[in-house]
Amino acid sequence: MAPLGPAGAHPASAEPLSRSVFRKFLLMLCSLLTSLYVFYCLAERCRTLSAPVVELSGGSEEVGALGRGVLAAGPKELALWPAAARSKRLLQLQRRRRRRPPASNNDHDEAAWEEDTPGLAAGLGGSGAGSSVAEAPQGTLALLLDEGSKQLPQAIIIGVKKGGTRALLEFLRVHPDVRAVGAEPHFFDRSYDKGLAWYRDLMPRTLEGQITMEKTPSYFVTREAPARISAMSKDTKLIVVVRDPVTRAISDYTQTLSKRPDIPTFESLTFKNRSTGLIDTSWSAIQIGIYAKHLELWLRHFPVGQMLFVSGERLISDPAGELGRVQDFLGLKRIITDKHFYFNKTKGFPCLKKAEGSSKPHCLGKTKGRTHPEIDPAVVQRLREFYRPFNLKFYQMTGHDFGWDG
Ligand SMILES: Nc1ncnc2c1ncn2[C@@H]1O[C@H](COP(=O)(O)OS(=O)(=O)O)[C@@H](OP(=O)(O)O)[C@H]1O
Repeated sequence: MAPLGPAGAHPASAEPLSRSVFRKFLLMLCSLLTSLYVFYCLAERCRTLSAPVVELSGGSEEVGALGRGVLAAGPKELALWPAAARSKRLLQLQRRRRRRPPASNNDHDEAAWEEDTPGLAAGLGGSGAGSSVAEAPQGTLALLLDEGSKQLPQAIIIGVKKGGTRALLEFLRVHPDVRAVGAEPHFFDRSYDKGLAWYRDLMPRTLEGQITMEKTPSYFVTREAPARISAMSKDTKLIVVVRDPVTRAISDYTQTLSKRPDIPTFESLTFKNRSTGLIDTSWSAIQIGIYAKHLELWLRHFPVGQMLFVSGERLISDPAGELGRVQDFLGLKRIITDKHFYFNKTKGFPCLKKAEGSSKPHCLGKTKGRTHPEIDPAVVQRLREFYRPFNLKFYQMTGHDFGWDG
């Protein structure tokens, strides 16, 4: 009998220690690889399963369930969905976001949407109240998902100041295929030197088929704006909300008065010489209302068919009717109808039945629909006479009688 080895094993049947350890290691590696492979296959199977589809037009419970599911999921879970499902999810989230009120009746929030709030354009980059309320959550999510892209606007509400431009934009945002920047970019009048890339970066992300929009009412009276917008794209659709120039002038004055209560009276600002009745056309409140003159400049760069003139008066008396025209003009399905509006007696204006993202009604803030001061009727009459020939010219140019002259 041969002597036992040091470990007590028979020397002929015993393997060297290192070999047995190596075998065990190989076995473990194989089983690890196998389980990794099985895990990978399972993951792949999950990946190819379609994400649950929720009917967009369905009841609020379904939308609520979707919101909880998606919002509870982290970016990693979202990344596991196939691209088409992710697009749909993003679209659903965008629709949910649009239902959230972009500006509450809170004065501070509303002020962020005013055209003349200083620093708004800079705020669009992230710090402005308007931009952060409207864009940050959705934009961030889109960024995480790497879905959608920022586009230059295909349609712009170019004017007119105090015409009802905010109401039009807020109503349009109800449409699932419209994405609009909340605050006024003022690119073509104040920030043109920042370049188109800067401008595009202000825009919200859009998916295919969605229209990017913005509104800056001062464009209509900016001499350089027509050529600049045409240089961006000759196909840009232009929307102008016009309102009786006399009421518009009083509205404009009322806004200034609310910020600087010590300004002279409307009557004294209207005239160069009150006794001769000579109107001061250099006063911007008067100048902006000479629509025919401003329009001439636009028609040098755009055919009239590429411009839509919305009646500010009808936007109040029949918002769904005007929104129907706008949706047609933009090539959108008529989704915004009279079902979306109700007349709020306290506000004295039409409001949205449902604010974005909630079931609550939503009216514009208190800077929209201010009470105007009493103006001497003789001055109003003189202004009517002043505007009449310009109005008639404007009706001719647009092929539309807005009915401001009786
Ligand atoms: N639905 C609704 N709610 C409130 N206000 C409404 C609405 N529709 C139109 N309007 C009229 O909009 C006028 C303000 O116009 P803008 O939004 O173009 O003003 S701004 O140029 O952006 O400051 C504002 O002018 P004022 O009444 O003089 O305040 C309103 O008459």
